[in-house]
Amino acid sequence: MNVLVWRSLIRYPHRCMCTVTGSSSQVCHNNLYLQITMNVLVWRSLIRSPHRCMCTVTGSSSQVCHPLNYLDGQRVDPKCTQTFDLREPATGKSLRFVASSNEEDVDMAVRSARREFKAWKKFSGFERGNVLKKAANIIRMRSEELARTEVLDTGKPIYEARMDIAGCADTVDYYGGMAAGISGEFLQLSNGNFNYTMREPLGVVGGIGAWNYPFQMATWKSSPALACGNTFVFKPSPFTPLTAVMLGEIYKEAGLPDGCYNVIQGEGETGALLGNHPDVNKMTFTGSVPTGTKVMEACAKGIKHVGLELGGKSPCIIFNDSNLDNAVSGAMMANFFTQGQVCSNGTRVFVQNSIMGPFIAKIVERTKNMKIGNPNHEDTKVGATISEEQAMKVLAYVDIAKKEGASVLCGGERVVPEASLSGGYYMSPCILVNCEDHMTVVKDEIFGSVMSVLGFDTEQEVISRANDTEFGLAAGVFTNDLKRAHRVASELEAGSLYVNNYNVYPVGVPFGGYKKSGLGRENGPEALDLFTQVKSVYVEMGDVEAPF
Ligand SMILES: C[N+](C)(C)CCCC=O
Repeated sequence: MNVLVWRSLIRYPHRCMCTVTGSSSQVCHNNLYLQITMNVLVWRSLIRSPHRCMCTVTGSSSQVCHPLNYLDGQRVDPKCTQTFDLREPATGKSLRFVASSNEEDVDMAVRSARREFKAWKKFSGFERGNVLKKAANIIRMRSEELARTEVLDTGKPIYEARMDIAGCADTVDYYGGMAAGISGEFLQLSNGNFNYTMREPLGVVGGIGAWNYPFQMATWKSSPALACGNTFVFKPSPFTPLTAVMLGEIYKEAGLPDGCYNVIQGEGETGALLGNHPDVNKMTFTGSVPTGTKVMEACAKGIKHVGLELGGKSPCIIFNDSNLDNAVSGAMMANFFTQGQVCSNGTRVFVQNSIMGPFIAKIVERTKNMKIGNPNHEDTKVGATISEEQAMKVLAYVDIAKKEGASVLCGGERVVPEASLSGGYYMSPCILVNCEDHMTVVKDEIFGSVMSVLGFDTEQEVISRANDTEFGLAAGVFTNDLKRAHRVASELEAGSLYVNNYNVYPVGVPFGGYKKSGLGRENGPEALDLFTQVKSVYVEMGDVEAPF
C-alpha cells in the first residue's frame, strides 16, 4: 500500500484499493456486477491481515475480496499467513493474494465435515434432494454473476462460462432428483430368511479441482457426494479459487446445514494434507496424471476410496462418408473450448486421406475466423490462457512440432488483442498437418489449442493407431455408416465416446477415463454408486442351526 493509493482513497472513497485496471474493471470499478464500499475499518484490517485483498467489494462480488476459505457455513481467513498471488488471466494482473491453508486449517475443515456427517446422513434422500434442487435454482438465478466470476478466474469467454454454469445447475438439479431414489435391494432366501442391502454414505469426501472448469468441478463432485449423505471438503485450484466459495453460500441459502460443504484454498501442499488426512474417507480429484498418482498413493496408504479424472490425448476420427461440415464443427469442438485446456479434447484428429484436402480447407478457414479477444465480450470465442507458464508450454510444443517435421497451417502464436490485455496470454488456435504418430505433439497432452491432423486409409488402421496411447478419456467418430459408427465406438479404448459430435456433456451422462485417464465416473447414476458403500443385512427368521 502506498501513500498515493491511500490519498486517492480519501478522495474517492467508492474506489477499490486494489490496482486492477482495464478489462478487469469488473473486479473493482463501475459495472453491473460490483458495488464497492471502502471504510477505515477495512484499512485497519488490512494492516492486520496483509494477505487480504485490499478492496472491500460488497454484494455479488464479495467472492473476490472476502475470505476464501469456507468453514461451518462462513467465509473465514485461514490460520496460515503464507499466500499465493491470484492473477486475472485476461490481463495478467494481480487480483489479490490468497492465503494457503495449512494443517490446522485442513483439520478444522475435515472436523467440521465429520461433525456434520452424523446429522446429514440421517436426512432422507428426499430431504437432501430438496436442498440440492433449491441450490440448482439459486445457481440459475445467480448464473450471470457466477459466469462473470468464472471468466475473471479462468480467462474463458463469457459465452462458454454461461454454458458451463447452466450445465452445473442441471447437474445439481439432477442429483437433487436422484437422491430420493438411492436405495438398496432385497433378496428372498430359503425358509423365510432374507437379506437386504443399504447404500450408505462413505463419510467425509475430499475433492480437489482443476482450473479449467472450477464451478463444474465443485458441483460435479459435491452434489452427488451430498445427495448420498456424505459431507464434503473441497480444495479448488489455486488459479481459480472464487466460485467454489460462492457454491458454499448457495448451498447454505438452499438449506444445507453448516459444515456439510467446506472449502480450503491452497496449492499442492494443502491438497496433500487433505488427501492424507486420516478422517477423509474418499478423495475425488481432477488434474494431471502425476498429481493423480500422488492422490492415489495417499488413498492407498489410508485404504480410502478414490476417484480420478485425469488427462487425455483423445482421437477424433473422421471418415470420408461423414457430413463434412459437421465433422469440421466437431473437430473444432474437440479442440478449441476453454483455449484448448480440456482433458477430453480430441487433439489427434484422424482424417481419412480421401477427404483430407476439403477438410483442411474448411477447418483452417473457420479456425482463422475465431475471434480472439477480451473474454468478457459477447463475440469472443478465444479468451486468455490460464497463465504465462501454461502459454509458454503450449508455444514450446508448437516449436517442437515444427522441429519434428509438422507444418503449421494456422495459429500457434501469441496474440495481443488490445493494449489493455497485453499482460494476458492469448494464443491463436493452431492446426498442424504432416503429423506422425511418433511426434511429441501427437503423444503428449498439451492442454492448449493445438490440433494435430493425421491421415489414415482404413478402419482397422485408424482404430489401432487411435488406441496406441496410455490415455483413454474420450474418443469421437464421424461417419454416416451406422454399423461402422457402433463398431468403431466399441473398439476404441476410452470412457466417453462421441458419435457425430464431440465434447458435449448432457446431464446424466457418465464421464471418466480408461487406462491412465482415470478411475471411476462423474456425472450420471454411476457417481452415486461411487459415493456410497453397500451394507448387507442378513435376517434369520428361524432358529440357529449351529454345527457345534
Ligand atoms: C467435463 N469436462 C468439460 C470435460 C471437464 C472435465 C475436466 C477436464 O478437463
